Amino acid sequence: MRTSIATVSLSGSLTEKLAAAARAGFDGVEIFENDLLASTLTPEDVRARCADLGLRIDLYQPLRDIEAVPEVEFARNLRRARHKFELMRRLGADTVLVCSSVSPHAVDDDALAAGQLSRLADAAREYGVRVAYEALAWGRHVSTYDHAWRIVETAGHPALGTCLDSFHMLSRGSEPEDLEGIAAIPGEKIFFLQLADAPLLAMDVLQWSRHYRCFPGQGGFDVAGLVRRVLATGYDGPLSLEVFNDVFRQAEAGPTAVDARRSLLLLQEAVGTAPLPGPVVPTGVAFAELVTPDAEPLAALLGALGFTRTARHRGKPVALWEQGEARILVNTGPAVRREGTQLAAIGLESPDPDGAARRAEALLAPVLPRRRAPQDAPLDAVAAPDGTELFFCATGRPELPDWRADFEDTGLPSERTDIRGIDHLALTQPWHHFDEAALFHRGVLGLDAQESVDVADPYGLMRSRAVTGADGSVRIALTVGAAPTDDTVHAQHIALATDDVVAAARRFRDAGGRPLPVPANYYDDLAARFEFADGELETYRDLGILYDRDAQGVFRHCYTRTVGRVFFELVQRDGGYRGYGAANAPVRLAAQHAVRALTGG
Ligand SMILES: O=C(O)c1ccc(O)c(O)c1
Ligand SMILES: [Mg+2]
Repeated sequence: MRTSIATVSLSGSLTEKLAAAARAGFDGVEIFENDLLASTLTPEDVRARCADLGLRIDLYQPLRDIEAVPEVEFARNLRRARHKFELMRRLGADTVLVCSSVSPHAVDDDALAAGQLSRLADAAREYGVRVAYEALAWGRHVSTYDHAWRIVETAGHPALGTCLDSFHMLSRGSEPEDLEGIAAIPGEKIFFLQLADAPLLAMDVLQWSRHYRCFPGQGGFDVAGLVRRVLATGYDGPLSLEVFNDVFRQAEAGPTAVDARRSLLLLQEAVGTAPLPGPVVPTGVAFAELVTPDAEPLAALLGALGFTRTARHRGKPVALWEQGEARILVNTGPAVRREGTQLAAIGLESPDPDGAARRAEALLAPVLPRRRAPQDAPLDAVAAPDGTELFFCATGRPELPDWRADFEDTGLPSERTDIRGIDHLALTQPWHHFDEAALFHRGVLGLDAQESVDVADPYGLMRSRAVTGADGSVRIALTVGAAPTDDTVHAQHIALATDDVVAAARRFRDAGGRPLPVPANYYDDLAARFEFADGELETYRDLGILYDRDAQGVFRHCYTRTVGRVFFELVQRDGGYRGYGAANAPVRLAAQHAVRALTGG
């Protein structure tokens, strides 16, 4: 099917919007009137530009407050509309969107609305234009798709059809039976289909629509279910994204357009109109790779945590630190020197690395050049929206190239066994890529996205959303700060799984590690909320261990100081605890701010 995007969904000038839509692979655009009015391009220029870019102008919009008004007013509306039809002829656009009236002058008279829309369609036809009538959820008298369709049906005009918009249809708490009326609309009378999702918010529907729409798969609506119903009518026009969103209005158009197209590809996969290489869900974290200009502070930290530098890369300045199944690469290569210490790459253990890479590529993930010397194992890697490199790899599986083969052992003995593996990774997202990141990890990697939680930071609000494999073997916490990100505090982190956090924390401290200090008030509150065995709370207080509990079990965790943009967490999950200690995150963030204020960095 053809895909289209409304210019209102993207940031920038009309020129920038068109370029971004074309580059992301859309077939067409809906041109929003304001984007044209504010452009220095003539309609002929826009037409030529779209033709050069391979974009069709699928819709011009909107015409407002046209129908069901007194005759004098309708005559004025018709005059205004003729101007726009003439403009559309110059643009080469053949469909105009008319939204249901919000005017206080409009009357509740379907026969009048049908008659006037019919006369509008007569005029449109003179210019080779057809009219798509859409019910706004807040329309004065017409606010549902089936009402708009009844009016269109009554008019019975060949140049008048309806425009369906998933937001208006799904935002009104509609039940599945409310959508059954779609089947009664002949496909050829659906002139256009606009798609948007939205987070489930309890608020005024107009504000919700104008500020919080998002791309399908990023909110809480069953957009795919609606599209299936519309396709069953025989509708064969474009699937078009119309997303009014405050974040997308500010973010760079290029990445937003890619995010948008990925969303449509996933939607088409869900409704069966675009086969993609199937998802290959990762089964574990093979490694986490840190880049640093100075390996010494990281070496001290990893040493105190009980890691051993077991191997070094044969051709690059990369060391492998191991403990249990936790593997950390420390890369001091020249390419990374300017960046400071950060989490740059994740090795995902993949049942089919090649298949995983093919799906990622089909879903527009940038494929990274293989970073390999002649003897290296071929590793497929793509970039996540935040720039983190994701390697699809195999560890110790004879049938597949093993990334471990690129490393030679140091022969250093590994002694401690405090850490079992990597429990989760937390990645800070740029503020304008949060929804994109969740959709990417879900759609591209096949992980499940959990509920988003708000976390109070002393200097702003953070949001956090986990994406996980079905069995918990891969857990990634995506976080985003509301304010411009404080790099030091809103750092990425690697959470290490231990079966005995008290012992691990103690050995960390005995080995010279410095835990993040936790305020005494926190432990007073814990004493009020939970009952502890004698001495238990004192141990936690002494070691800076935080405590949480859910219906399933208990979570105990503590933090190291931050190096560059990275810190570590030791976590002990007991009894099937599923969360990430979000209840404790405000205390942790405040403690990190306090340390930073003291140390100045
Ligand atoms: O918010 C609006 O006014 C508006 C305009 C045009 C549309 O297609 C729509 O869905 C909403
Ligand atoms: Mg719409």
